[in-house]
Amino acid sequence: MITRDDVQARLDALAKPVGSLGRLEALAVELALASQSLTPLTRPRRLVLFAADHGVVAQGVTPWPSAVTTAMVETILGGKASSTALATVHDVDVRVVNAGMIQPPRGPWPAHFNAAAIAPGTVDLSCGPSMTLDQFDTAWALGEVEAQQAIEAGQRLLIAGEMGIGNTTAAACLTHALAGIDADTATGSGAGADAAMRIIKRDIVAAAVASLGGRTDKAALAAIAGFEIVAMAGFYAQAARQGVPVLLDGYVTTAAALIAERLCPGTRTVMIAGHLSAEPGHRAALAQLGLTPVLEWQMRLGEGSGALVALPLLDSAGALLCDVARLSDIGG
Ligand SMILES: Cc1cc2ncn([C@H]3O[C@H](COP(=O)(O)O)[C@@H](O)[C@H]3O)c2cc1C
Ligand SMILES: O=C(O)c1cccnc1
Repeated sequence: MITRDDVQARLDALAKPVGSLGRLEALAVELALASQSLTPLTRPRRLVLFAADHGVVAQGVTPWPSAVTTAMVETILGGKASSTALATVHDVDVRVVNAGMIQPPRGPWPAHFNAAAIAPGTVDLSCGPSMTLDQFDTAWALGEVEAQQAIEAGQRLLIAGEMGIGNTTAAACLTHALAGIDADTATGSGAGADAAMRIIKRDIVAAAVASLGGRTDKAALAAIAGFEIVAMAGFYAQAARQGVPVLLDGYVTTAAALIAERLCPGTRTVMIAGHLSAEPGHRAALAQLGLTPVLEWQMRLGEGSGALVALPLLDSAGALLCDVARLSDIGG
């Protein structure tokens, strides 16, 4: 078991004045602890993008139609999305998983696309449970298998990203239920809800969570989640089981991280928070997991984009631990 003191001692012994790399040293500590290694690797790394649709879109909680999920997955598969541009520039392998889209992307599908759709979107969570327990287990297993395959392929750092119109409503429900914040703080503008739409969204979040009567067991979480969110939770839990670090993205991936930590306590030990999303509930969600974001850049896209922007800083932290001589070795 590598402790914070072990990593700090190693950093302090390097050929540089103690503490001279500031926050980068704190990030090196996080990376070493999450990897349980004093020489942590950040390569090779993979982004798995989970896509699904949300029945609650029918309530007017987002200005975008579910068809945009399909259009964006097609754009991602074509390598022309923000996420794929960032993945390419940072040498990140990409996979795309249809966890439950209403309309799958046009074929032919490339080898890095997994077509395993659980259902064509969730049930509207304002009308009843968004998924069955069986569907929850299938989505969870989908994420677990993706993580396991990545690890078996030699990936040393895993990132989950998401695409799913309406998914910030599910994320708000989950954060309200699991991070102890009220519905108003948990509800942001997502991909561009205006003030009136945000009120509708907030009231739906408040009612859906109130109907759980304080429960946060698997059945309760299944009632307010989305397929891509549950798949990301399974992905994180499996990475944790294997001791492989995960870099979180924004509000939606952190909602998945909250599910993983609730159902598999200890999953958070492999988590590093890439950035603080502009969604107002994100700070509390990260605090609930004991995480400090690398960046606070007011990003609010999803698709893994914030994690990808933070990634070069993680590379820098890893290089410090792996490639810098000790002061004692240089006669200092
Ligand atoms: C063109 C476009 C690209 C996106 N990429 C990620 N999202 C992000 O916005 C959606 C969630 O916001 P809401 O809950 O408000 O619908 C998700 O798809 C998320 O990944 C996008 C949204 C749009 C419109
Ligand atoms: O922070 C996020 O994950 C986010 C914010 C807005 C829209 N989609 C995702």
